[in-house]
Amino acid sequence: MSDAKISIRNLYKIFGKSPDSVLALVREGLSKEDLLAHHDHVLGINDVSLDIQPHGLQVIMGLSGSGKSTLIRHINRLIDPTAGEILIDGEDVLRMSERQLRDLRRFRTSMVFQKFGLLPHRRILQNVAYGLQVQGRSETDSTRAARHWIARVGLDGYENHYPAQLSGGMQQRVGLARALATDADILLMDEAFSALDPLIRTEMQGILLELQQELHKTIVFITHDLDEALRLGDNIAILRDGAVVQQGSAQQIVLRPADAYIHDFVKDINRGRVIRLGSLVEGDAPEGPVLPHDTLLEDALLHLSDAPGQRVAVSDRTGRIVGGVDLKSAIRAIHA
Ligand SMILES: Nc1ncnc2c1ncn2[C@@H]1O[C@H](COP(=O)(O)OP(=O)(O)OP(=O)(O)O)[C@@H](O)[C@H]1O
Repeated sequence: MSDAKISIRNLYKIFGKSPDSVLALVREGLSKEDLLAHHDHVLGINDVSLDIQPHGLQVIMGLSGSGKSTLIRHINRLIDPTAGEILIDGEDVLRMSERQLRDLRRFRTSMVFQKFGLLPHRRILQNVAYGLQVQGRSETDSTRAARHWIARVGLDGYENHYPAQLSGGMQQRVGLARALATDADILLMDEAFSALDPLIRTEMQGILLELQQELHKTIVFITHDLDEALRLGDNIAILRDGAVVQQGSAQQIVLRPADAYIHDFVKDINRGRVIRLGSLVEGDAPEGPVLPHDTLLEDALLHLSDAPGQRVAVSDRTGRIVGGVDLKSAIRAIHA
């Protein structure tokens, strides 16, 4: 058994009148386009396997219609697959009883939606406390926890406001507080920041990363935005037509795009903010400044240009020096 928190194995989802009757054709490689044109079924998910590590932030990225929402909804079984397996902590979600499923949705996973999903006629405090009351916690206890999480996302003082009195960014902070308040160790975030203005969106990404450093949840984060994916994801899976076309760290995807489609996606990004010094180590370490292997190239440039011979030593995560990098190769990697 793997020690993945969430394991998705050979998952298929076909929408239409009789998915089972066309499954064999899909397994044999029938395309999404042909399935629709000749068999009147829609291929939602096509043989996806994904191991999501505990405490990791897994991004699922793809264009509209690539299957992101369908995939995330399988995790807490809001959607039943046509074929395949979903394991959470090694437990098969498809074999869960109604009661186990309810517990999965109430206690073990929580969701954050693009459109916030707040209850408009309830105050912020009640909105955040709601999931706790559904869990059966007392009112005093729920209110105490809700106040804590409202403060934690920076909304102290807004407890008695209604959602419509808050900006979009603030409403999504409420969405986040509500999801965190239930103490579920899996957070499912479906385009959670996509409706926000760019500046607020970047701010929310920062808040999420900061909270994650402290809380170590397992987060599945859906986005169609590459910059967001690269900033947030420990691991990124890119979907096209329901299939995973590449998965790996931001750096792996940027340095080695699996095909022309992904190459196209990554060609305009700022590589200096994704590639880390460790991937460029070559030859002996020089005397002088030492930079950690995970330094982003963008941050390393200044040190490199000031260093003797424009070359720095690089250390691994234990502090051991593993070699050197020079300014020229850093610039070449950024502008490749
Ligand atoms: N209930 C449904 N019935 C039929 N087809 C569906 C259904 N739900 C999703 N699909 C189809 O499955 C495919 C994947 O859709 P999905 O909504 O998961 O994509 P997505 O990547 O989340 O897109 P978006 O970013 O636009 O939400 C699409 O072709 C969609 O039309």
